[in-house]
Amino acid sequence: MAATTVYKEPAPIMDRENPLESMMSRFNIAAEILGLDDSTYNVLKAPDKQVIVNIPVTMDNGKVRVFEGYRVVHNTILGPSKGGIRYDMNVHIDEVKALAAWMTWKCAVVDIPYGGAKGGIICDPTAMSPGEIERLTRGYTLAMKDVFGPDRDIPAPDMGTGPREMAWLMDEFSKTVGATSPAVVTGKPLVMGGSLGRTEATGRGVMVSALAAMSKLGMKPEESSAVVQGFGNVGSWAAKLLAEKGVKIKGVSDISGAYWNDNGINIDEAIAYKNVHNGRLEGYTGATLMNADELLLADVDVLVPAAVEDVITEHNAHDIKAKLIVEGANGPTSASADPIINEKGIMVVPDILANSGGVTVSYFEWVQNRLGYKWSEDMVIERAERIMTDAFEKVYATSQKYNVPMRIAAYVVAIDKVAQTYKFRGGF
Ligand SMILES: NC(=O)C1=CN([C@@H]2O[C@H](COP(=O)(O)OP(=O)(O)OC[C@H]3O[C@@H](n4cnc5c(N)ncnc54)[C@H](O)[C@@H]3O)[C@@H](O)[C@H]2O)C=CC1
Ligand SMILES: O=C(O)CCC(=O)C(=O)O
Repeated sequence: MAATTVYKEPAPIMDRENPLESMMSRFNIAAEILGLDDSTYNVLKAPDKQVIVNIPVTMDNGKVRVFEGYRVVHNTILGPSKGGIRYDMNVHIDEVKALAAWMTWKCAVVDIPYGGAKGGIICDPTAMSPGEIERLTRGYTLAMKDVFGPDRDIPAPDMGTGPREMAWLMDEFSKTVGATSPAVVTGKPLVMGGSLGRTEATGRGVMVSALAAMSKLGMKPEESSAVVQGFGNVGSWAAKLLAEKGVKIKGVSDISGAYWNDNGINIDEAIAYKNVHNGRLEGYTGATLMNADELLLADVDVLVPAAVEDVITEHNAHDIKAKLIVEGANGPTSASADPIINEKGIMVVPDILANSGGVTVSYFEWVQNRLGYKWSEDMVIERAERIMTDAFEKVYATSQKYNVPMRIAAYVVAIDKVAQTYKFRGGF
């Protein structure tokens, strides 16, 4: 029987740059370029739905702890909303709102039939047992049972979550509807309807868009170097696949610190190391420790931020030496850094394009679940690469047409698609 003492995680205050403000300032620029009408602007600037829940979880010590969880549905004009679930102590409602809007723009950029959503729970999964995380995930799913659904809102992994959590979510949701419902969530384990190629899809998309950008800039992969911030799902796969294309990955980092090897880090070895060291590079001897802030300013050709938001700001953008930034993370560059980066002539492949490989293969997973059919890995890779390459070219052409950076061009492409759909569908 659970003890009666109830703890509640304090909701963190937003004591950092606000990603929602960064998202809105880019949205405003693109809306102006498009001459977006006031009605569509007002509908798109705020989310359709914000759900906040308290999830009581019996911890292993028998006490009940209450966690705050969110799901924000930004927009569904293009289809059911889609977006990951984040487990992290820094989750904040404004951050979730920004992440949800980015999902709307991302799905529109790659032209897949989804709207945008995002979820999060304020928790530290690294300090919880698997049993506690399972109870938390099931509690969150139950609380969100009327939000989620294969035709309504389809979650996926994000920071701090992966196939294991998606399996629990699918199972709990299936119980509430009384039927196995694989298409309610993507990023599931392969044995229960996950898609081949989903785990590495976001990192693969980062590699594909990096190579597309390098080709525009006349950079040869085998003569180029890069650093990657974040060595989780996105960062480690991006590093591995870029290295396979000949890019020398001189530095990588995770929450434990930054690691440098001027001759190139052996990425397979680093991944093998973190896999048996609790997901972290701490103690890795194939590279030397360096200052984590300095990693972003390293003298390399390509910078891949693949961890958290707002790591490139007005305070460090002046000192970035890379010629190309490929955003694996969502929102790694704050709007305050944009003019500095543009002034320096650095090309940025923005998050809503660069990391869209994940949601693209999630879409394939959902299609396969609905068909009750499994695609080969080659088919997944070939189709995802085609979608990403087409999206890159479309955004590049738009940036040339309006003479704007790739980030603004990506917002223009996305908002234009959403606005055109509103014109046909009406509804307000
Ligand atoms: N998993 C996915 O399919 C997708 C993820 N993303 C975005 O990519 C980013 C990373 O997500 P995942 O790789 O899935 O998360 P993850 O939880 O697998 O890995 C996060 C990594 O970042 C590191 N990290 C955390 N804070 C850091 C800091 N301050 N400095 C350096 N490293 C730090 C962690 O140690 C870990 O290596 C997030 O912004 C997420 O929203 C975007 C699209 C899809
Ligand atoms: O795979 C998905 O559905 C969404 C992944 C995600 O959360 C993201 O792209 O930021």
